[in-house]
Amino acid sequence: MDERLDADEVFSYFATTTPYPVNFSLMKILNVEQTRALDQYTIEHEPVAPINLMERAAQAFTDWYTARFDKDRPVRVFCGLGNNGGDGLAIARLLTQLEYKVQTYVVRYAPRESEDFMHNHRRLKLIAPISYIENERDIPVIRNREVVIDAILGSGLSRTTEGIVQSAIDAINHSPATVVAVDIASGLFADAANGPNATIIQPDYTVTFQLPKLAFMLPSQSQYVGEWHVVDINLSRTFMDRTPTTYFYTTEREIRHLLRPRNRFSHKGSFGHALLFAGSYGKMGAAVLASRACLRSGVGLLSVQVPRCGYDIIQTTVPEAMCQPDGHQHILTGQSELEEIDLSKYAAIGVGPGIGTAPETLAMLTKLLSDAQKPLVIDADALNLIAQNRELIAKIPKNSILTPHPKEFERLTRRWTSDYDKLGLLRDFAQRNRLVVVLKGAHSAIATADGTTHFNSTGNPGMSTGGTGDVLTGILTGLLAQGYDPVEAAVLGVFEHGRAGDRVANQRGQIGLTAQDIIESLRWD
Ligand SMILES: NC(=O)C1=CN([C@@H]2O[C@H](COP(=O)(O)OP(=O)(O)OC[C@H]3O[C@@H](n4cnc5c(N)ncnc54)[C@H](OP(=O)(O)O)[C@@H]3O)[C@@H](O)[C@H]2O)[C@@H](O)CC1
Ligand SMILES: Nc1ncnc2c1ncn2[C@@H]1O[C@H](COP(=O)(O)OP(=O)(O)O)[C@@H](O)[C@H]1O
Ligand SMILES: [K+]
Repeated sequence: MDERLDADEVFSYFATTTPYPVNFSLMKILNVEQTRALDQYTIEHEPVAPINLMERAAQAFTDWYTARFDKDRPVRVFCGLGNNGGDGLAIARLLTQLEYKVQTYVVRYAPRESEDFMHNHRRLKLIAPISYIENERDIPVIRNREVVIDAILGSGLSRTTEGIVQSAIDAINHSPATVVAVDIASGLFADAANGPNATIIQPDYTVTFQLPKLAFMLPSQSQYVGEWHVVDINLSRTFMDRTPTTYFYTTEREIRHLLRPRNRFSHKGSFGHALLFAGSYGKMGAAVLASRACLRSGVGLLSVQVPRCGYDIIQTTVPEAMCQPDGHQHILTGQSELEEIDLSKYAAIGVGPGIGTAPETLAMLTKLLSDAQKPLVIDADALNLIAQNRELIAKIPKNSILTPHPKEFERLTRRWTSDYDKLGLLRDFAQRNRLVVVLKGAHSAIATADGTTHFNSTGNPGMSTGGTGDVLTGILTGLLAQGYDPVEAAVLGVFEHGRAGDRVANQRGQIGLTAQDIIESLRWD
């Protein structure tokens, strides 16, 4: 049986205070060796026979499959000779028993099969024929409306595909069928870069066991992943909690624990006073969006510092906010028209949306970085100014949240050679400078000062539209003002920003989604 662990061990990654209950586990992303060890630990400690664990995986896949695909769609299951192939054979048996029209193929690329493969081979053979692919001419013609289940190679991939495996993968990729990969697309490394010209299945879906894989988070691998789903096969919770990792995947369950309910007797002073530096002539929309998003994130009070040209705009479009016009008509210079800005009054400060990169604005930013006593939220042109003046990086208050999109991050660092290289750069940049860096995109990656990276699970391509980043800046500033610590604010804010985008997409589709819709769809309960 699993022995219980110390809570300290489970939560060691979150520096001091953890918002989670004692026996709560975050969803981790483990590497291939850890995944193998997780299987092994489960086998030994549950205990469960390997063949029964394989049956559990095949059943979980089959449940997922039958909930989505009708019996009248012919299925071709392609199996390799390892345990991924063993899964495929067990899936073929289960689907056959459910009266799906199944054809099974074994791609014979080597003389040796795994033990559990052989067991499932014997069982399937009793109820259905199996074909063997040794030469190209053995590869069947795959037709429209058919479904291919890819169980050729799984996480045991140790080298680039070649020979008959390559031919089978090519044939599947060139077919009009819907392709579903078991655990991971055949030929794709789960946590390392594939070399150039690798032959890899390009599935429509990947159904993976227990935990997502690092490759699923990376834009360059998305064609080898498709829409992915995790199915639970009850692997050891103790082992998952105990295994150290620097990669986490944010789930709704985690978010429920991060969100703080409001006290019945709270008042607006309980939720902080935020200050946003945003906007310039022609880019006042960014300031409006960030301000509205900040208010919709529950901030107690909001002040907005804008160039003089933005005064009427903010006062009319965001009447809830106080507005402090800059002495300059078109840009921010930090010379306030009303009074000297006293930064100590504010619980949180966000800077960047629409501010431009004028020298006077650089001067304002430089002063803000040295005067600020608390973590800031830094976005957009503020990041571009810092990238042009890299000596400013060292001046950023520790634990500030930076929210670059990939281009801005490249300006801050360098061009990367692969998405894995980019992840390393991100981790190092956050760790070295003691910052929280949100690299935006699908599965936005949040890197923290302690070397961990949290991948977001919400959001959709409809959000690739002007202004959605400004909305995120407003949200994060609002959360910091309410007292969330910067890592919590980033994980929570990025998740809810994406979830609001998903709500909009569900209601009116992705294409018509605008940044304003996201603000209107934010919910915090
Ligand atoms: N363990 C468990 O309890 C559970 C595991 N599960 C399932 O097991 C899968 C992992 O199984 P696995 O470890 O047997 O690896 P798999 O990917 O099937 O192939 C390994 C074979 O392929 C070979 N090979 C490698 N690269 C190659 C290449 N390019 N071209 C050709 N051959 C290549 C490799 O050769 P070798 O490296 O040893 O020379 C070895 O012989 C996992 O993804 C999941 O589906 C689930 O049932 C849940 C429970
Ligand atoms: N394909 C996608 N899936 C999920 N989220 C996305 C996707 N594309 C963009 N987003 C989100 O939309 C926002 C875009 O921000 P950004 O690039 O700064 O836009 P802008 O500068 O136009 O405001 C980010 O939060 C990003 O994570
Ligand atoms: K596979």
